[in-house]
Amino acid sequence: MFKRTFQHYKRKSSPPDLQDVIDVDLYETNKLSHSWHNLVKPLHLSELNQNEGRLRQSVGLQPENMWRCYRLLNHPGLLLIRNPFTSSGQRYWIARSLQDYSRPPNISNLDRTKFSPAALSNWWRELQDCTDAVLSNHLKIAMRWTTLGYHHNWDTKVYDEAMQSTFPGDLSSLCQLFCQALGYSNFTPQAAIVNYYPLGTCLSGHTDHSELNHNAPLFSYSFGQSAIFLIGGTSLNELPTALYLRSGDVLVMSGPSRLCYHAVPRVMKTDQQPWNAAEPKHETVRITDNIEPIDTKMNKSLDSPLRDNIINEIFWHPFNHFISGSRININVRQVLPPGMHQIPS
Ligand SMILES: O=C(O)CCC(=O)C(=O)O
Ligand SMILES: [Fe+2]
Repeated sequence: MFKRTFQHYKRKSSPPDLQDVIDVDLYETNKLSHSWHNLVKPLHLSELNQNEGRLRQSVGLQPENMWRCYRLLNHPGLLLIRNPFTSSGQRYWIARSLQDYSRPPNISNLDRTKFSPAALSNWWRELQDCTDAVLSNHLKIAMRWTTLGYHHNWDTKVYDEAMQSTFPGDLSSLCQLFCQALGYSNFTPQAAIVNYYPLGTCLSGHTDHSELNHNAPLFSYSFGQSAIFLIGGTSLNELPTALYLRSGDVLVMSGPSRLCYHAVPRVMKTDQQPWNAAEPKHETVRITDNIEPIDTKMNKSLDSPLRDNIINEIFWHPFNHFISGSRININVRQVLPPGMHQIPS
């Protein structure tokens, strides 16, 4: 069932029928229809306090009363927050993923035998410096994933205490903020996979079960080009549901959905560029304001020069070029159960 649906949406020969793909942007239009009534429901989120409100601005999120959060009734625990980011917020996370999260000490898929030490140590810079069109495209599509924090071992599927780097403070703050709004206490972001998807690529069906903690939610942030996401059950025999994931969307896999099969059968071009949308004035002013420290750890973690630079169109240009042909997904997990401070050897 899962694989057939995957093949249906993946197919390249002729465009697949997309009429069953859930588009939460159609919620208001469809909410009274019989088919939608039992499918999608809005979810109310908690208001943030003043400190959290300041942090919200600094990580590039709109005021929480503008967020639209939905739960999928057939997939308990699966939540979709439809693009809560400001346009400069989207730019920040896109640029962070490309210029910083792609670099050591984070681990990437780049083959050590095929790329120069310069490319391995700074893929984004090398891509900008490359003047040969063929080589540049080769380098561009070669980057498919990086891991942050506890590094996921794709072969053994086991995390190792010795295989970790510092989890980025800004990404941690972003997750903490969603936890506040969703009422999750005690979530600690400890591992992330940044997936880079050139248009036309896909990710086949899998479950994410390497973490020692399966009760903590998983946060998945999508930026750039659009995707069809499939969420099924705990076996491949269950028929999956398809939904659109667009730039800025935050998918939360919590509760029973945390261990369900999921996949990205299709990454496709969108006309919308929310990362370039005009920003409401008050947000533009605020994002360049000096953010008062909430606590020192959080304040240090925010990359202020990058936040200021991404609103400069010349600085932004190469990122814009890249994201017009790619999707980026940042997939964050807690690895350890509460009270455990390291992976037992
Ligand atoms: O790209 C996505 O939306 C999902 C990525 C994913 O499932 C993963 O990294 O485990
Ligand atoms: Fe996954």
